[in-house]
Amino acid sequence: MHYYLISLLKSPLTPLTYCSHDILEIGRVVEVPLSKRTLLGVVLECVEQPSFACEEILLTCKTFYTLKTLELARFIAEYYVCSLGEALALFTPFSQKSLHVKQTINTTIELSSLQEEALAFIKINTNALLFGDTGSGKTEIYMKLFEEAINEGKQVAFLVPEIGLTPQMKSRLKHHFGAHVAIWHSKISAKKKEQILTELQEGKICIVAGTRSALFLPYEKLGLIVVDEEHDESYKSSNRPRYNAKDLALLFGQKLNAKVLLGSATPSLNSIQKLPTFRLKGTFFEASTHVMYDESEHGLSNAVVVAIEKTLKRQKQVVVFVPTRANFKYITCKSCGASVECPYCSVAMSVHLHVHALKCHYCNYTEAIPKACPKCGCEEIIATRMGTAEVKEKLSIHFKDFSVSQFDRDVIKTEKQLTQILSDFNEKKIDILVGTQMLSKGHDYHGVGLAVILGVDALLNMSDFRAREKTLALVMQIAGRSGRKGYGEVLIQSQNSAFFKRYLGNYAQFLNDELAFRNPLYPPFQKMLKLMSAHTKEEKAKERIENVAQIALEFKSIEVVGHGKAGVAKIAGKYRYELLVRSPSTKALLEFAHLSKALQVEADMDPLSFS
Ligand SMILES: Nc1ncnc2c1ncn2[C@@H]1O[C@H](COP(=O)(O)OP(=O)(O)OP(=O)(O)O)[C@@H](O)[C@H]1O
Ligand SMILES: [Zn+2]
Repeated sequence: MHYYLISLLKSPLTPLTYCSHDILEIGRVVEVPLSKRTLLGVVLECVEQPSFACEEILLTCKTFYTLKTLELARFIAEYYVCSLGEALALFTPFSQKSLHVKQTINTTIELSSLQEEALAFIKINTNALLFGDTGSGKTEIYMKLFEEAINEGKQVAFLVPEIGLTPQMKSRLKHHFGAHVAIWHSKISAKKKEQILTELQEGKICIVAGTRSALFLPYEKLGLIVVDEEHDESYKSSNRPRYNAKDLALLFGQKLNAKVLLGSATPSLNSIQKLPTFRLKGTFFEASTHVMYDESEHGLSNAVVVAIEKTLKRQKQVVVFVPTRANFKYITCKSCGASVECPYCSVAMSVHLHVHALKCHYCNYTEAIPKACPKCGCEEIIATRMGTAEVKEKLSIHFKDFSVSQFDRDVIKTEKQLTQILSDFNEKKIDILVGTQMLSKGHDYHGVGLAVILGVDALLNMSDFRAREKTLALVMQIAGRSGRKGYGEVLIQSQNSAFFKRYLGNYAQFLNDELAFRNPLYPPFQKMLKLMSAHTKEEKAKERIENVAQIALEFKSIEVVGHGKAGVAKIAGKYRYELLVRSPSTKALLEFAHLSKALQVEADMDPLSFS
């Protein structure tokens, strides 16, 4: 009999020992019994016969993980504080020995001299950041890199944000790479997935373009990972393991000897700090944009309507952005636009109407809602929000002869719907497209003459130290949909126009100033860790967080930022409590996080959301 340590896929349990008459290789997937269930597990190592009786392995599967994958999964389990089985379950196992077929591809892409310069820079740096304006031609550079990697016999993972795989991006890829490129995301059918995996291992497919899960496929010769729109938050998983695919891309690159390129028009502060950067300025086509401001509080003001009217007269299309992702209401003064900030955290506090209080989502500092704006004394201070549906409705009534469509998760639920609406927009069957954040993702349409960005102060005042970074990036991405070719206008509705005037044309300056603001309390100067507990009994949830808060005090290098009820205090019948800590030491944070695991709290390393 042989004894093996088996990691249980998807299970939070630590690895268990099982036995088998067969000799099994490390990394082999097997079926094992656990209580009355059958689970999939992975052979980690051969061990001595234990002193207790152990159960037999039921079945040896065809699939396996490589030693490299095991190594990557161990890192994920350690850094994102989950079990090895949970980390391994992120990866799709190999199902056959990879064949080494080398493909040769000749695309017709011809780069401009500036793009050539960027390409040369990327080639000499193992890891790099391409900081290129919207419409500057980053995608063409990526595709040129894909071509070269493939011709060197390597595979490519091309990561895009959740809804960044627009029909147009797909057709650009298919145009150049035909059957050698596959599109991968959670919604493709099991059958299609099967086919892609086979062709990937047979060497026919050499590029996988997909959302964050595309990073975990059975690549034998991964030579290049490109992360497009690297600032996008959809790279971070909101379930355990709460990994960030962008950060993992850099780790995978290092472990697998692959080149990693991050790209964005609005790169994150962390990436620009960390990576050699090439600055690609301007748009590929001749284009100019004119930015205008509307100081009205919110909604369809006269200025907005007039600007839209003018654009339609020029026979150009309009995109209208409506913020709805701000989950909470924030107090903004009707006359000066200021928000009320937490005295301890310098972030805006959010309104909790049922308790008539303002609350800081970081430290839980709470105060009564002021009767008047603390800055200017004006008495009208609660902002209301307006949703996409309402804006669409109003525009349809006002612009009767034009076609107005809504573009958000409420109306676009399937890929087919997404393709349909974008192709209608491309064919100019839609004149005005009203949408949410979804509008900002890499759409390349040449007929857009105006981008309207409504109610942006609600985002700028979010209770998040990244509020300014997120908002400015979003505004620039949406603005970047207008005037990609020829003349385009942008209308920003904000009472903080000074902020946008200062930074819109100069994101690099913003990053520089923001760095000073972050120093020394926030990343990249400190690492943050959020611990969460949820329980149907409120006292339980609270007690667990208080217990870990006690443990945190024992770590000299760890500072407790705050703890208490979560921003959303109850989800699905469970009360939620949170603890936020920071430290310059990753090691200390991880040690603390792993200790806390035993106390039934969930860890979120490098959290991105604070509500
Ligand atoms: N070398 C090139 N040859 C021909 N067309 C190009 C070239 N480079 C860029 N373009 C065209 O310029 C437009 C903008 O390029 P692209 O979409 O690659 O920009 P981007 O930097 O990826 O933009 P965004 O950040 O807004 O997604 C596209 O229509 C693209 O086809
Ligand atoms: Zn605070």
